[in-house]
Amino acid sequence: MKIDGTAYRSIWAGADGRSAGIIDQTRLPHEFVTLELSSLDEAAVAIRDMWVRGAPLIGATAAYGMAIALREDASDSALKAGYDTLIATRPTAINLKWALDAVMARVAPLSPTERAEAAWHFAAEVCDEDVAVNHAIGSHGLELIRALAARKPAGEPVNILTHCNAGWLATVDWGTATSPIYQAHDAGLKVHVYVDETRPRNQGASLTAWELGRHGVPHTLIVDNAGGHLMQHGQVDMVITGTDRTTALGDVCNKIGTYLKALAAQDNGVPFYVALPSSTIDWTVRDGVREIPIEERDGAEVTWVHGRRPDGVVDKVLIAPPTSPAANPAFDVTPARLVTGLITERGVCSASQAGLASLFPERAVA
Ligand SMILES: CSC[C@H]1O[C@H](OP(=O)(O)O)[C@H](O)[C@@H]1O
Repeated sequence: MKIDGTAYRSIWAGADGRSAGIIDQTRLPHEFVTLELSSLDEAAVAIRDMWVRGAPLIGATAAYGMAIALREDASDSALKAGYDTLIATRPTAINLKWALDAVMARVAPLSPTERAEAAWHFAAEVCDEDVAVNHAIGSHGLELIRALAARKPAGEPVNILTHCNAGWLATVDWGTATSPIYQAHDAGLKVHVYVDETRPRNQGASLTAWELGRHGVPHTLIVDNAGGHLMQHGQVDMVITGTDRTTALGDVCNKIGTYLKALAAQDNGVPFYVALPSSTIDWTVRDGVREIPIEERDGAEVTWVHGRRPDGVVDKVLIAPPTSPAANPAFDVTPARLVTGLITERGVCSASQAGLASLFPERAVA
């Protein structure tokens, strides 16, 4: 996407062929800072500490992390060490394992002298494919928005609620949940987005609001608990979220709070869509609530809030008693029964085994 007229992706190959450039998302929205990942450990820290985040971007960063590691040492032991280091960074987004397994499949059969270059090209392929897939997701999602727009009174926008950041900053470009929104906006449809701030790390407030604002998409930031009220009063026409792992039966794991949004949507007859690339489908998992590992992050993310002080200094403040423990599950699982449809690169389907099989027959599970 463009930032002040300059086209950016969220990750890019370093000119030296041995590093990768990223946007440090922990500094947004107040500071736009880019970083260079030049080692396996830097790539691992970038994922673990959420300098980069979002399932597809985590996968792309891991692919470049392996390529960077192999530039230093392409031995079998180094290959395994790279995999083990990166797979341990965050447990929930399946794109991490998907990307690492794909890199291993591509380079492990090669001689060590060929591995680094092959991994480097593969990382670029992962990024280019992500951009194309997300654009396709947007095209399919655009038709859903167009159909809603046709039923709105002239001049009134389609009001879309989204949770967390499933934007271009969560992917290599376009985003998943935001791709239909960007394409609808660019096609001249009137859209307005309710952006959940998304406690505790506020990806909605700091990333989604920033993205939409930069692209000129009308939006309103809301607290996480306002969505149900807005739906009760007919102010939400559809919900679109992303996902970090979706099961073979259509259960959707996403940022904490998504499940509650889906419950409110069902209770108010609001369509609840999930946008995802097929790389986020875990075909080996059926029951998301029971089988998907939910990341437990540091409670300090709950008790401390980052922001910009009135004097312009970016700082953090404690919002709870220093003696109060905090729990911080980072994701929850929305059962397929609460999901209206899945917007994938191959089209829209029901959140079900049959729906996924209709679009991905080659992956149909028994
Ligand atoms: C398109 S994947 C976006 C997905 O990832 C986010 O989690 P995190 O910011 O912790 O990486 C959130 O669940 C988004 O929906």
